[in-house]
Amino acid sequence: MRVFLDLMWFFRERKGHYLGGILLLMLVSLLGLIPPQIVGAMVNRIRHHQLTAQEFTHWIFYIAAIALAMYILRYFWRILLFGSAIKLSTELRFQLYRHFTQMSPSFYHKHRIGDLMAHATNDIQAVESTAMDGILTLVDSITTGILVIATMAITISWKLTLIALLPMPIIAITTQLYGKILHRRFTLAQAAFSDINDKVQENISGMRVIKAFGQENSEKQAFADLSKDVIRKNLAVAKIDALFDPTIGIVVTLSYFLSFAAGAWFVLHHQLNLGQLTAFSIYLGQLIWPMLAFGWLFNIVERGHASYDRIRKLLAIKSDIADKPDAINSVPSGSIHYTVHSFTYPESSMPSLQQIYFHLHRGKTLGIVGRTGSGKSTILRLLLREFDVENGDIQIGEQSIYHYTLDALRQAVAYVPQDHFLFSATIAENIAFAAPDKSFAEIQEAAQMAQIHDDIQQFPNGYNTIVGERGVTLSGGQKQRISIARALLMDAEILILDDALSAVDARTEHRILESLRKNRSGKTTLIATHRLSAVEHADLILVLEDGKIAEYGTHASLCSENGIYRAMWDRQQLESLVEEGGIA
Ligand SMILES: Nc1ncnc2c1ncn2[C@@H]1O[C@H](COP(=O)(O)OP(=O)(O)OP(=O)(O)O)[C@@H](O)[C@H]1O
Repeated sequence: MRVFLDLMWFFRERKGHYLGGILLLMLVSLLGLIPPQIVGAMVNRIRHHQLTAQEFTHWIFYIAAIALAMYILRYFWRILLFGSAIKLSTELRFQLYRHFTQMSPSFYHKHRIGDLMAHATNDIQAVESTAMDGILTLVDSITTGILVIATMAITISWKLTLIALLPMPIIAITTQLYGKILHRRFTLAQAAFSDINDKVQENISGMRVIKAFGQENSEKQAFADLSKDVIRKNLAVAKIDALFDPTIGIVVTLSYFLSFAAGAWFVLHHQLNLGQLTAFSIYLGQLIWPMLAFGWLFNIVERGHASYDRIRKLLAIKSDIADKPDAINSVPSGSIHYTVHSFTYPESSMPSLQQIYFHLHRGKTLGIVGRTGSGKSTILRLLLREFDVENGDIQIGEQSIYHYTLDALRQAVAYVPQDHFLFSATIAENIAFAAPDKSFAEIQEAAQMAQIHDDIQQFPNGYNTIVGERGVTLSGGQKQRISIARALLMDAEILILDDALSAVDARTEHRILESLRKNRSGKTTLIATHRLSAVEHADLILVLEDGKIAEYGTHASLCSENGIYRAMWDRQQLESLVEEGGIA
């Protein structure tokens, strides 16, 4: 039952609805007590041949009126209580979503997508059920139970009532026991659902790779194994689930048996009349529901409890990237200064960067080159505060980036990541993703700069063509250029291109860089690349080796050094000559 206390914040928020709903629910229980009294009275009058036709019609009318009132009240309590439960699930889903948006990349490194999705679907559903059916069964089993028992004891016979209640402790003891086991098993079943959810998500996303490597059968087998695990764990839940009703059935039968045996004895000894025994048996019938509800209550509550615990654990994780209490909320601008003594990723034991010291004046272009894994992306991701530097600092305009709010910092930076992502929306919407207020003309202008405008014109609906999972399939180079257009539209102080030109040919790359130089004068650009031609015109080039700056300078100075850069340049020149058939 602790879950009700845990959810108290929500019940307080919706106290009007819950109090109203509970009141109506109690009213229904109260009204339900009247018909058995009427029937009991009628039986006694029939037995003594006193019931007139007019009296009979009146009684029937009263019963019908009560039934109608109960029907209407039931409708309204359902709206109040069930409507609130839906509000709770919406609220929890929103809390989770907001939490997800605040989390840093290391959170997504640790938590699988399928698991997060399971929290936002199955677990929330279980909590919703607690706030819906849980409250209903709690209030109904207690109020109806107490009212019916009190009416039986006061208006008919307290002795017979006590006898009827003798088997009740069995319900209390067994439901407690079943509830504990159910909690444990349901937690395991939900975790298994997370696993299978994750497998489905991963397999659908990677279906092309699975097929290309002919791994369908082994993946099918892995999926079947996970499926079996889910079935096994849910069957374990179902087995404990299945014990609730039969146990209550036994208690109800026992109660009936004891009541009728004792009731018949009371009638024979004139301690009770037949009408009273009839009314008592109707009340006993009315007790079946509260008893069943009590069993269900434990069942529902334990599921909700297990799921709410899972959701709370997720919500309790603090983002390792957060605003300082006195963070500045103005967009940073100015030259960029790195003094990173060393940086190690949270899950890693080896530093990925060491002694990264450089200064880039405002409006200049920085090129970062180096072998794969040398730390190019890491340098850029630190500027975005995807990860924080513990040992060192990064400044923009002589102010540490950690003194700005994340919002302000990210407004200053437009980022084209290596793994670009397009949403299932139109091309125009994808480009305007970070700047939805921009005009269509500005969207087109950004597309022109990114050299994707002509391609877009060829699509069936131009800028209104849907892309992503349910839309047209774009080539890697087209996706890359749409991502570039998206970043350019932001017109930010700093533009980061992280290997963002890898899927375009050398001529298109040249045109994109040309238009950047023309349109972004006075603004800073950071380019990480494998292709040196992309940084040929950069004002400063860093050559990385194993996370350290091995060489730095301009293209001309580095070429004259005869070092790593010069060797890379010569090799790439040779490769492009071969590609163009320049060498016989
Ligand atoms: N999230 C992470 N957790 C732990 N280590 C990481 C993480 N991301 C990158 N690394 C490691 O940091 C090092 C630098 O990686 P980074 O992605 O910066 O290299 P890169 O030069 O951009 O490579 P590429 O040219 O292949 O993109 C690598 O050894 C990589 O394995």
